[in-house]
Amino acid sequence: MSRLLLVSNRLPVTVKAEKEHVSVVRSAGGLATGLSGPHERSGGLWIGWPGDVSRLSSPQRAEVESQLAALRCVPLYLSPSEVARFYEGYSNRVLWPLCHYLLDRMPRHHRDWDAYAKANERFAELVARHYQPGDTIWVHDYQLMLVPGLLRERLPEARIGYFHHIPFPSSEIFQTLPHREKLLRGLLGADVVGFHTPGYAYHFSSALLRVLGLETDMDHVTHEGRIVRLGSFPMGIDAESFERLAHDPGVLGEVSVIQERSDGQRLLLGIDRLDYTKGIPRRLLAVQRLLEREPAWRGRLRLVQVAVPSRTQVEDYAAYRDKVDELVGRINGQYGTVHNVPVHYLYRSFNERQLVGLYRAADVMLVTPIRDGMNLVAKEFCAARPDEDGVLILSEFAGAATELRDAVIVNPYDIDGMADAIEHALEMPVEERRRRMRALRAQVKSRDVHWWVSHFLDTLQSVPQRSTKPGAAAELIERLRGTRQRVLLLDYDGTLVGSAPRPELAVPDPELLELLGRVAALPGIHVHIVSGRMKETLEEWMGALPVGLHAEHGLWSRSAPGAPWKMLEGVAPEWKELARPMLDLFTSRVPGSFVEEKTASLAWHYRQVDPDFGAWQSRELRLKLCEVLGRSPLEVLAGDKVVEVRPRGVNKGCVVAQSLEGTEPGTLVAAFGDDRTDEDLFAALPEGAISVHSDGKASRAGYRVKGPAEVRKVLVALLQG
Ligand SMILES: O=P(O)(O)OC[C@H]1O[C@H](O[C@H]2O[C@H](CO)[C@@H](O)[C@H](O)[C@H]2O)[C@H](O)[C@@H](O)[C@@H]1O
Ligand SMILES: O=c1ccn([C@@H]2O[C@H](COP(=O)(O)OP(=O)(O)O)[C@@H](O)[C@H]2O)c(=O)[nH]1
Repeated sequence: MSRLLLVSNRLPVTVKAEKEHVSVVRSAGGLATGLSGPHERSGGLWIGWPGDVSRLSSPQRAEVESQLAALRCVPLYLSPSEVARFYEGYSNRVLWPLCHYLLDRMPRHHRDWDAYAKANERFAELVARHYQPGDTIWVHDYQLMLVPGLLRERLPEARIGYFHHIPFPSSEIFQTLPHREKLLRGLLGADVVGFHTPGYAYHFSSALLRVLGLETDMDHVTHEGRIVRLGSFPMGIDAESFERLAHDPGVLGEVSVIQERSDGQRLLLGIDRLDYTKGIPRRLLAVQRLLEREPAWRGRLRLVQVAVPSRTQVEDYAAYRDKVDELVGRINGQYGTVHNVPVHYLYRSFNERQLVGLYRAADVMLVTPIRDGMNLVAKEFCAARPDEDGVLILSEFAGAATELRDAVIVNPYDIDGMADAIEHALEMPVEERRRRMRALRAQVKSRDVHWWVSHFLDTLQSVPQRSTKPGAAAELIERLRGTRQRVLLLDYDGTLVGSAPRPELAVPDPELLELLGRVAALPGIHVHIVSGRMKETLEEWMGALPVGLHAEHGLWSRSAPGAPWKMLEGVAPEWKELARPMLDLFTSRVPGSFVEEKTASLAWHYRQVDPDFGAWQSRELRLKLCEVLGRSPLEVLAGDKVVEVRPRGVNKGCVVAQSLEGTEPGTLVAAFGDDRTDEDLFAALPEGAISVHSDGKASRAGYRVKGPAEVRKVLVALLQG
C-alpha cells in the first residue's frame, strides 16, 4: 500500500491547554475515523493546521509537536493574519457563500485572494517537502483548491486526489468569481476530483467547459496530457460506531431520562453548526407555523435545537446568531408556558455519546439546510436508530438527499410545506416509520466512511499515470538538428496556427509562410503539410511553397508546386447522402452549427455553439449517425468541436509511406499534430520517428510542446542549427 499523505486545512485533532499541561486529542469525526486506518497502516502523514496555538509557550509548543508526531500529524501554523484573511477571509467569506449559492453574502472586493493563494503555496510547499516517490496525496476541501495544481508543478509524477466537501455550484454561479480560472486549474492538478453527488460533479464539468473550454468525456477530462477523473463519492460515517453507542447501557439510560423529562411531549431534534447554510430560522418558522395553525400541538411537542458555535469571527455568523436567538425568544415567548417552552435551544457542542442519546430519544430529526455539501448528522441519526424508529425530515438541498430517499424530503424554502412534513412525521404510523428507517439504515451502513475511503483511493490508484514526456522541446530540437535527412509532417490547424471562430478565418500569416519556405529550403529536409482541409484551400494558401500538401486527411496529395493533386485509390463519394440528412437536422436545431462539405467527408462544426449544448448535441449526433450508418464502410470521428463522417481507412496515416518515397534509408521522420486525427499519423510512423503533440490532450505522442507558438519555435531553431 502506498504511503498516504493527507492534506486538510484543519488537522483532525484538538489541542487542549490547561495551565502548564497540554494535550493533543484526536477528533472523533467521520473523516478522522475513516482515514485513520489507511493513514496509519500506510505509515502516512496528515498535514494541516492544528488550530490556534499562539498562546502556548515554547515548551508547550514543543510538547504539542511531539504529540502530533506520535499521531503522524505535521502541523502547518497559520499566523493571525492568515487566519483572518486566508481562512476567515477568502475561504469562509468568499468561497463558502459562493458554493452555497449565497452571492449576496460575498464581499464586493475579494481582497483576501492573495492571502488564499499564499497559504495554498505554503501547504503545497510543506507537502512537497514530505513527499517521497510513490506516495499518494489526498487534498481535502475548498480551503485548498489551488494545492493540487501547485503540487503538480512541483511533483509532476505524483498521484494526487482532491475531494470537495461542500457543494460545487452551478457554473452560472461559479462563473461570477473573478478567480474562477485559477481555481479550476488548481483542481485540475489532481488525478481525481471527487464530490459528494453527481450533481456537483456535473456542475464542475460544466464550469470546466464554460470557463476553460474543456470537454468532459464520460467521467474524465484530459488536461495538459493527463487524465483527470471526475466523480461522485458520497461520504459516509462510521456507522458501526454510532450503532454500538446506540446499544450502550449508559447512553440508553440517558435516553430514558430525556424521555421521562419530556413528560409526554414529542421530541423534534435539530443538530447543526451555527451556520447560515443550515436553515435554522426557517426550521423554527415551520415549527411556529405548525403551532400557530394547529393549537392541538401546543404543549405537546418541543424542538431541541443544538447550535454548535462556528466561525464566530466572521460577521455574518454573529448576525445569524442574533437572528436565531431572537426567533427562539419570539416563539418561546408566544407559545411557552410556565411548565415548558417549545424550543429548547443549546448554543454549545456535544460529544458523540451525548449526540447518540439525543438521536435515539428523538421522534423526528430535522435536517433542513438551505444548501449543504452532504450533512453527516442525517446519516448519524439513522445509524443511531437500531430500534428502527424515528423519522428523518431532510432538505432536498442537502447532498445526503441524493442517497437517503426514504427520508421525508422537504423544500426548506417552503415553510408551510415543512410544517406539513413535521405534522406528517409526528403522525406517521409505526409500520411506515419502520419501513423507512430500515431502508435508510441499510443505505447508511452499506455506504459508510470506510467504503468512501476505499472507493476514492481505488479510483485514484486506477487513473493511468502520464505516459509521455512533458515539454522537452530542447531535447526534441537537438534530435532534429542531429540528423542529416529529415521528413517533417506538419498538421495545420492547432499546430501551425491557432483556432479561429470559422475555419476560413485561420489563414496562414506571412511569418508562417516565410518560415515554412525557409525550412523547406534547408538541405536534407522534406516538409509536408498534412491537413483535414480541402485541397482548394491548401492550394490557395500554401500552393506556392516547396512542400508536399495533403488534404482531407490524406485523401488528396500534391508533391510540389504545380504538380497535380492525386486522390487516394478506391474511395467512392456516394455514401455522403446517407449521412447528410442527419447533419442537416442537427444544424437546424443547434444554432451556430454548420456543415462543411469536403470531397470525401462531411464535417459538422459547433465551435460557436453554447459549449454545454454543443457538447451534448455532438454526443447525440454521434449516436444517431452510428444508428443511421449501421454497417456501412464509414466512420464517425469526434474532433475538436467537430464531428466528421468519412470513409474508413482514409486517414492521415496514409501520408507516411508517400512522404518517405525516394528518401534515404535512416531518414528521421518527425510528425507534429494536435487532435484526434493526428493520432492516426503518429500511429503510422516508423520506428525511431518523432511525434510531437502541441496541445494538452491525451496522446500517444512522445513529445509535447505548448501550442502553435512553440511549434514555430522548434522550426525557427532548425533554421539556426
Ligand atoms: O473547520 P470549520 O470552519 O469549523 O468548519 C467545519 C467543517 O465544515 C464543512 O463541512 C463539510 O463537510 C462535511 C463532510 O464532508 C459535509 O457533510 C458538510 O455538508 C460540509 O459542509 C467543511 O467542508 C469543512 O472543511 C470544515 O472543516
Ligand atoms: O455538538 C455537536 C454537533 C455536531 N457534531 C458533529 O459535527 C458533524 C457535523 O457534520 P455535518 O456534515 O452534518 O455538517 P458540517 O458541520 O460539517 O457542515 C457531525 O459529524 C456531528 O456528529 C458534534 O460532534 N457535536
